[in-house]
Amino acid sequence: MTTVVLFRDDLRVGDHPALHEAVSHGEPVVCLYVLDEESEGVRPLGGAARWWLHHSLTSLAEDLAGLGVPLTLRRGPAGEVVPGVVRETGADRLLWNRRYGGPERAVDAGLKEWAGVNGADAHSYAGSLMFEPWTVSTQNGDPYRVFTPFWRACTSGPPPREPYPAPSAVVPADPAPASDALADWGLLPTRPDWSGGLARTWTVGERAAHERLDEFLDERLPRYAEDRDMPAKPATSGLSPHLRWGEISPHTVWHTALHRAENPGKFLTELGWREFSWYNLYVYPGMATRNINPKFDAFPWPPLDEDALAAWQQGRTGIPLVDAGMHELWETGTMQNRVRMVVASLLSKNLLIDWRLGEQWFWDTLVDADPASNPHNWQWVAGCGTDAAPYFRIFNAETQQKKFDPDFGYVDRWNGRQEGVEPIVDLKESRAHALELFTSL
Ligand SMILES: Cc1cc2nc3c(=O)[nH]c(=O)nc-3n(C[C@H](O)[C@H](O)[C@H](O)COP(=O)(O)OP(=O)(O)OC[C@H]3O[C@@H](n4cnc5c(N)ncnc54)[C@H](O)[C@@H]3O)c2cc1C
Repeated sequence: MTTVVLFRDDLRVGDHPALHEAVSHGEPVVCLYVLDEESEGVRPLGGAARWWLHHSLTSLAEDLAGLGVPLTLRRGPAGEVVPGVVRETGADRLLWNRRYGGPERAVDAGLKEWAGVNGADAHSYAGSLMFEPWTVSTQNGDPYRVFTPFWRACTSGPPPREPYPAPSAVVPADPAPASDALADWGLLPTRPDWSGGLARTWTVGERAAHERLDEFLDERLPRYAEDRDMPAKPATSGLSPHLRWGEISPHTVWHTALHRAENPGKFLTELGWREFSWYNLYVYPGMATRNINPKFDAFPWPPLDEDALAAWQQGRTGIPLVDAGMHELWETGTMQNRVRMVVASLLSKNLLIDWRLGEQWFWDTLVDADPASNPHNWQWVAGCGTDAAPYFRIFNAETQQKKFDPDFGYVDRWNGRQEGVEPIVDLKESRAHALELFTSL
């Protein structure tokens, strides 16, 4: 009996429930990654994400080779490619860890149906979220709209399961199915190659994810709650791209933190925000383009000021904290969380540019961009998402800088004070105007 295991946003061998199950049978396994940019509704990856994916697949292929099995790469609509590989290899079992976006769920439902009709055994597992979205709802069955009760409901039930160990060996299928060459996928940027800053900032892959977690727990967790909002301090874990690509599972992060740290509470709550984002994507599959709060559909966005959008993207707004953040993003593929909130608020509220354009820029430039956390956080900041007091919270970029970067440590590291670049917007006046527009809704 041969098993095909699909790898998607779970590019690891440790705590991979589908791989664990496949290996437990002691029979041949085909490890398959399909680059699917063609299935209906699947969002094409941004540039920084493609860079990460290339390196993550390289790392996964090395780890699997060490266990004795190749990683098979194929490209195309998964609904056609996966059945093709199952047929080619004569496999009769198909396993994967679940996904939660609408188009991805549709693809996976199609695969299950195909397997049923064609006599293959298809099973899915919980590998990427600690709390499956359909298991969390209010007493009357409605979805949670606000984070705190959602997280209380999650954490008042049984704890997340313990991680599965990585296999020590995997029996490969013989012959191994043919694989595309990763280099032929063109995931890396050329002409120009803008990825130097990403390469200087990140080490990609499962081993790097574990090293980062260890280093964070040893060195930064004790001061996490106090320092996590201070962008000049290396205070947070930096795990988001590793979690996004599934190089480490949230279960592993959760249990390692609990075993090793005295009080990881605040850090675990941040993992909760990740769960809440995916929960919301499950409930609102159109979240990347549609306001969660339909009242916001009537918001009178003014005609797009393309110069202002370009100034924001390139860090030329003349507002130091914002420009520093946008420079950090361009150079490293990430941005500290508080600064993300400030730049998002400036775009959607002071500049009155539709949040979807900011979300798209982040989608293209963040190495951790995912279809849940990115739109969910953008909607949260823009005021049209899940939040108790949405629109009236308008971050003042100057006040935020004084409070969270009082010595300009972060602003100057990312060249936020640029000579001759004047502010493109008056923070106070634009705030008042935005509030006026909102009250008209
Ligand atoms: C406008 C905007 C867009 C964002 N887009 C993304 C995105 O595309 N992908 C993404 O992973 N995060 C996104 N975030 C959330 C957050 O900024 C990053 O997760 C965080 O900065 C990552 O740094 P860290 O790993 O050091 O976080 P830590 O503080 O160490 O937190 C641990 C983990 O918790 C999760 N987490 C923390 N905060 C959030 C949050 N607000 N929402 C969801 N998960 C969270 C992440 O997986 C993170 O790695 C966005 C925030 C804003 C305001």
